[in-house]
Amino acid sequence: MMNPVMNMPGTWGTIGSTLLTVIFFWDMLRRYCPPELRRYLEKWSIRVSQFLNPYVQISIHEYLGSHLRPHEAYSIVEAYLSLNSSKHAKRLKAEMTRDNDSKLMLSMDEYEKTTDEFHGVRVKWISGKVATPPRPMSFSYFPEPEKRYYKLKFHKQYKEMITETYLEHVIKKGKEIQARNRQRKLYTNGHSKSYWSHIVFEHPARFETLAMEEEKKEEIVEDLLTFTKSKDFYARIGKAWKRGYLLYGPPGTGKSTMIAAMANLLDYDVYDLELTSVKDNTELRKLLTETTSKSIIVIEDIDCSLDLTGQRTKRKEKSGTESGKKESSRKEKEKEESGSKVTLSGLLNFIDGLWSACAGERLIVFTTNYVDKLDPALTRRGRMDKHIELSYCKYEGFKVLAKNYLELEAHPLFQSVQELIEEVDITPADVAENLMPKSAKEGPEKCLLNLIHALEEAKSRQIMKCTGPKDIEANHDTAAPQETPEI
Ligand SMILES: Nc1ncnc2c1ncn2[C@@H]1O[C@H](COP(=O)(O)OP(=O)(O)OP(=O)(O)O)[C@@H](O)[C@H]1O
Ligand SMILES: [Mg+2]
Repeated sequence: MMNPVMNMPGTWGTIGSTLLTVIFFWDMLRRYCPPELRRYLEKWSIRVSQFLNPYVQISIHEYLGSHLRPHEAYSIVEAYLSLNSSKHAKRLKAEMTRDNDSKLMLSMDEYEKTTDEFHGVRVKWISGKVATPPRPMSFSYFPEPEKRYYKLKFHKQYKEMITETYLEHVIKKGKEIQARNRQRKLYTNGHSKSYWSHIVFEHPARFETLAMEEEKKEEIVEDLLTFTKSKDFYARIGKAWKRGYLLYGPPGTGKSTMIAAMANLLDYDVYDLELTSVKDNTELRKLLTETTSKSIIVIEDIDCSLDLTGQRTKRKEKSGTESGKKESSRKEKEKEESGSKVTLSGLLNFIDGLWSACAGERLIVFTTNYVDKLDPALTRRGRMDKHIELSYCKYEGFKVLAKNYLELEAHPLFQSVQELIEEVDITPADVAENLMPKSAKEGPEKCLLNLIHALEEAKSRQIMKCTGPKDIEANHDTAAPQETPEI
């Protein structure tokens, strides 16, 4: 019997000559066949090869459509493969991660392969690039980006499992890796821009370092954490996964600091919306729909950004006293100068309507120094689900600040502070300022004495306000010990 290995040259010879014949006929066909017939044959040859090929392919392109929008799935797969490819692929490339410029992410270089295994099934990932033909007559400042893609190849018998379970696994893991690499961002729309620009968000505020009653703090943290875990609950009750917070209180009581602590706790991005820079309701809608999931949308000093007393005030003014008319024309003028035509109803419509259609979890936080000025339509539950008052610093808050600033948990001077602080209205910002060492020589004791001195001054000012002439009473809002009361 003939050894099959010995017969190899003969077999190769037959295959070679058959291939040559096929190539020859294919070439003849391409040259002399009418185009319609050629197209028909090409179509059928693809169908036949697809029928014979037992593998299924799924492509994930970096850019979508002709507008070259980045495709989120591509970056998720890239993140997922960064785990695997570094083990299997031989040619890797290192790039800055999209969201963190202090970390390198390894991914497969173009035309590289790697394998992955899922529930005992092997799949192959291939990276590639769509060849873009050069455009001879066009000149652009913005060269077309490279159109990269990943191809997933697997046997057709596993099609159902791969398309349902495996791809879900890839997306979940990829997103986890992205979240680990991600740096949070602070988006702003200042300077009359109709788009968001961002910087890296690195605020050190945490709930632990926030001066306020422990019980209240725990309640807020609990509320936030419950919100993030309630996706299914919101879906079940048919409500959009959003929550509105209204933070109110005098200046320097920690409203902005609390927003940063919220973002740090939940690992959310922050969108700081400057309403006075928004041209009209349409632009407001555009900006808000552009916000991403897992974000906090902040509108600070809402009473100053919009004429929120709205129609109610106007109606009162119509009936009108002279001062009412003056006030109305002043507001009109201010509005014209700011150039913003955003209205209360525009904002409310967004919160209730379109807002609900944006997928993903979002918080919207309003801050104000004067809660009474706000239109009840804005602050009603459902729009502003939780109202949080940030108030003057009391002993419990002081202890947090003393720990933050002086690393002190107890001190003989604490008792004097406790007696005074319970009696006067002083903001956490003022307490913090007094506890801050002014020079390297100032120890904790000197800082505490500074605070006691400031508290005593604030106390005597408060007594003067209660007993002094009427015009002093008008300036009741200055709790700052350094400021001399205006008379
Ligand atoms: N509750 C607090 N806990 C810890 N620090 C605080 C607190 N409140 C204020 N501070 C300190 O005071 C500074 C000013 O606080 P913040 O900007 O949060 O006040 P605000 O309530 O937003 O004031 P405004 O109404 O003027 O915007 C912060 O940088 C922070 O250091
Ligand atoms: Mg603030």
